[in-house]
Amino acid sequence: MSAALDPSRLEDAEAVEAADPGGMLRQVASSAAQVREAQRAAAEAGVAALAEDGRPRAVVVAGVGGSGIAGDVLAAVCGAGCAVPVFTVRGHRLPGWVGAADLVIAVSCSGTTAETLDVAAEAARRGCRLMFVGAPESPLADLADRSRALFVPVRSAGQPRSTLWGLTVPLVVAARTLRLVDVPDAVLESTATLLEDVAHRCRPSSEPFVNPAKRIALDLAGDVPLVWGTSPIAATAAYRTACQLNENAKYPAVSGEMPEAGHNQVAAFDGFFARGGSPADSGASDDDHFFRDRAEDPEHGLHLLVLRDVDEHPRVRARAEAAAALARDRGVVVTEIRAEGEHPLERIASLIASADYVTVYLAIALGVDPTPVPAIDELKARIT
Ligand SMILES: O=P(O)(O)OC[C@H]1O[C@](O)(CO)[C@@H](O)[C@@H]1O
Repeated sequence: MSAALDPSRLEDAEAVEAADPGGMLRQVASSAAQVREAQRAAAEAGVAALAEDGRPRAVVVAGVGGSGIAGDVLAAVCGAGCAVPVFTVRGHRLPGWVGAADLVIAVSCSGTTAETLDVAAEAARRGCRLMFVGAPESPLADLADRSRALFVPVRSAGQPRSTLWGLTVPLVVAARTLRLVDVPDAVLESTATLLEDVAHRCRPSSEPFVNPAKRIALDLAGDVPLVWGTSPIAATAAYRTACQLNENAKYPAVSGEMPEAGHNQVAAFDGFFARGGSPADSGASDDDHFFRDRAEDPEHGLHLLVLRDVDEHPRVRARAEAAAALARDRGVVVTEIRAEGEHPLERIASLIASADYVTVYLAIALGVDPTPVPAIDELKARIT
């Protein structure tokens, strides 16, 4: 497959499936089933027993890539009002302050990831409360056995990043057991239903003019995406979107959160990647060759993808809307995706699901196989 845009690849289900040999769309479509299966898995693993030792001082989630994001989703769903800090560690080291009063949750879909295993082992040595989530019959499962950690087995949907809900729901169930967040069963079920709705709207057989994800993917192709969230919930979805653009579409992306992005990333609207370049507005001279090159490519430039939440701070909403207007004034294309539902879990799930489809359709439209990540594999191989 060549990495060149061909919109006909998105025309019908047959074309889409031919360009998705690893079945990434099927994996994304399994999200609702993952919510339900993981809820059962958490109950069967005995997550309810966490309540016996009361609330931890902090919840530390260890994981990287598609598994590390489970910690961010947990923190976003618990929200700023959470009684204890929820913190994600993406590396080999457990912070010095973490100890026996804290709950460490290690998440690894494969159960083999070096960073996650290192942190899990360190947490066991320090006598932390432990919960591990990931593949059964894996090094992580063995470590759970040896360290008497609560272990929730997860069946991979194919790739760690497409198993997001299988990996995240056990954490949400644990947090609710510890009374850190209110997520009744009915909300887990309405979240699953919402994920099914998004999957239906974005299904491969739905044509680009009615399929929001295909339409956004085609608009985005060739542009440089800035993905912003207008709340902590939406910003977590924005970060996930950037990672999915990287891994599924092998595409660069920058993510940000409003209001912070309005204090730095917004400056890029006047720069090299502004559509067609804008020497007059930016202060660059007419013979600045960067801007001349950009002016010769007026079709492609920055693309601001704004993930809008239902619950936005009024001043952040005003800043985000003003930033979008400022972007449009400078020729930057602005696309919005709006959260659906009321509960934070529903809202983050709806944003992530919609954006996940965009990233897979972008890959397909560009002739890129969404599933394998050869550069990640090669990087791993180079250091082992
Ligand atoms: O969930 P795991 O198996 O720990 O993997 C974490 C991350 O590592 C990778 O497998 C690649 O290094 C990613 O695909 C994944 O997101």
